[in-house]
Amino acid sequence: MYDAQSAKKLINKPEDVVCEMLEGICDMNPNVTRLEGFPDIKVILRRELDSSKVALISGGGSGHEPAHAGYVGKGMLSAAVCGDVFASPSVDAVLAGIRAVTGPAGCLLIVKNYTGDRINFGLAAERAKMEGFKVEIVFVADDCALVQDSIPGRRGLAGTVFVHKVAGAAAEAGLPLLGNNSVLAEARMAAEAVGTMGVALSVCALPGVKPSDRLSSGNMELGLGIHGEPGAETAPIASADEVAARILEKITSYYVPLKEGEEVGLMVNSLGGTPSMELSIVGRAAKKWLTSKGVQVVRCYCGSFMTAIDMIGLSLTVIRLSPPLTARLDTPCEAPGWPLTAAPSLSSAAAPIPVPAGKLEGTIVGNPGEPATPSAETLRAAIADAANAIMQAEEKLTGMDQIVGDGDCGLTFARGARAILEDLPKYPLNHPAATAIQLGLTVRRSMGGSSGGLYDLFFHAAAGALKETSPTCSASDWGTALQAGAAAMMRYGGAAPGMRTMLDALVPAAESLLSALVDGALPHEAAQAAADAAKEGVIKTSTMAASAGRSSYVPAAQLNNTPDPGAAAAAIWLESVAMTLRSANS
Ligand SMILES: Nc1ncnc2c1ncn2[C@@H]1O[C@H](COP(=O)(O)OP(=O)(O)OP(=O)(O)O)[C@@H](O)[C@H]1O
Repeated sequence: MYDAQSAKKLINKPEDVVCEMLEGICDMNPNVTRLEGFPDIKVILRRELDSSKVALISGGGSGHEPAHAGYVGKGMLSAAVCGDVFASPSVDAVLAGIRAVTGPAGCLLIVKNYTGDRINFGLAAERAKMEGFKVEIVFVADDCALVQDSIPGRRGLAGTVFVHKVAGAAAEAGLPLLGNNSVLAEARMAAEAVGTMGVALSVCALPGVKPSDRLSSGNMELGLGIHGEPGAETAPIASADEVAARILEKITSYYVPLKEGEEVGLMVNSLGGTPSMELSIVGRAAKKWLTSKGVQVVRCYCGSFMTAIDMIGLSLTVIRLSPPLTARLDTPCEAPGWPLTAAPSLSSAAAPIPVPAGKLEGTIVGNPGEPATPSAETLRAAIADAANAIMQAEEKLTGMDQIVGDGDCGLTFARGARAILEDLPKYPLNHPAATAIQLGLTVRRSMGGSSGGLYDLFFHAAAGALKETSPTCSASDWGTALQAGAAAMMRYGGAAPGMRTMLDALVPAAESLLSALVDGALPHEAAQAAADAAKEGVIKTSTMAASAGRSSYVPAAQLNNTPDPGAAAAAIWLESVAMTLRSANS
C-alpha cells in the first residue's frame, strides 16, 4: 500500500505517475498531444508537424524530465517516446511514434546509449525501414566518468539535450536526413563534441520505492548515471569549486580535450533536487575553471535538463563549439524544456555597472582625522562590543528564527555586525549624529531583509535626533535618539509594541532609559535599566501573537514559548552597551 505520509511525494498512486505526468504535460502545453494507444503507447508529439522536414524522435525511461517530453516543440523534437520510470519504452511504442511523425523527409532517432534503449529503438527503426520509412539513429554516449571499453559502452546523459537542439535546428532549417550537410551529420557532430559527468549527494527515490541508504551523510558520488546507480567513485563532500574542478578535469582530460582559445558551451544540469542557488555557484566555478584553461565559454545553460527524479546533485556538460554549432543552439525553438538563454550581444566582457553615488553616501560629516575625545572612545567601545555580542549570538538568533520565522535572523544580524566592525575605523566618532548616519549606511549595505531596512531607518532617525546636540551628547540625548529610532521603525514598518517584534524590546528600553535619568540615575545605570526593560520585553514576546514580520505567517501554536529573535537581538546589543558603559565608569 502506498504510504503518502512517508513517501513525501506529490503523487496520487505510484503506478499512475508516468501517465498522469504525461497527461499533465499535454494539459499544460497546448502545442503537444498524445498519440492514440495511450497509455500503452506513451508518445508525446507536436500537434503541428511539417512532413517536408526531417522528424526527430527521442525518448527513453521516464523520470528524467524535462527529458524528453519537454523537448517536443518546433525547433527541437517532433515526438518523445516515454517508458515507465527508468524503463525503456517498448518497440511498439517507438514504432508508433515513427509512423506518426515521419514524412517523406525521414526521421532521426536520438537515443541515449543504454542497452534497453538501443534494443527497442534499434528494433523499431529496423521494422520502420521495412515499412518503407527513411530512419536513422544516432546514439549519444557522453558519459566521461569511466574510460570504458565494455559492451554497453559509455552512458547517454545530459549532453543528449545538446544533440536534440542542434539536430532540431538543423531539421527546422530544412536540411536533409542524410549527406554531408545533413541533420544526421550535425547530430553526430554534436554527439562527438559533448562530454558529461555528474555528482550526487543523495540517492533518488522512485515513486513507491524506499530509497537506498547507500549514500551516507558527508559523502558524495562522482560519475553517476541518471538511474540511481552508484557513481564511479565515493568521496567526502567537497566545496562547489573543488567539485566543479574535479568533474571538468575528468571531462577534458580524455573525452573532450580542449585547446587554448577553443569555444565551448557549458550546461549545469540539476539531477532534480538541487536548488538553483547551488547550480549557479557550481556554474560560476565551472566557468572560472574553463576560462582559467584559456577556453572561451561562449554559452551557458543552467537548470534542469536531464534529471534523475529527485536526486540531489548535478552534472556538468561541456560541448566543443564552432560558430555554426553555436548558431544551432541559438536558433529559437518552442520546446518548453529548452531555456531562453542570453547570447552575448556586447563584445566586451561584462563588468559591474557603477552606481551613481547618492548625496549621503560617502559623506562623512565629521572629521575622522581629529583626535578621539574620551566620549568618542566610549562610543567606539560600545559599538565594537555590541557588534561582537551580536556575532556571538548568531546561532541562538538563527535557532529562534527557525522556529518562529524564516531562519535567517542570525545570519542577517551577524552580517550587519560584521560590516559595522569593518567600517568602525572610518566612523567620525567625535560626532555621534554623523556616526549614526554611517551606522545606517553600513547596515543598509550589509544586512538586507526587513530588519536591515528597519535598522537603517532607526539609525537615520536617531541621527536626526542627535543632530540638535551633536557633537556633545548627554545620556538623555541618546535616550531621545533611541526613542526617535523606534518611532521611525513604527512609522514605516507599520508595527507597534505588542506585535511580537523588536519594538517590544526597543520601545520599553527607550522609556526606561529616559525615566531612569529623570529619577537621577547615572548614564550607565540608565543604560542598564534600558537593557533590563528590553530583556523583559523579550520574555513577553514568547507568549505574544504575531502581527508583523515573518512570524505572522507561522501558526500561533508554533510561536508559543519562543521569543522574537529581533527583540532578542535588540536586548543583546543593549545589554552589551550597558556593560561597556559600566566598565567605562569603573
Ligand atoms: N514591521 C516590523 N517592525 C518592527 N520590527 C519588525 C517588523 N517586521 C519584522 N520585524 C523584526 O525583524 C525581525 C526579523 O524579521 P523578519 O524575519 O520578518 O525579516 P527579515 O528576515 O529580516 O527579512 P525578510 O522579511 O526579507 O525575510 C523580527 O524578529 C522582528 O523583530
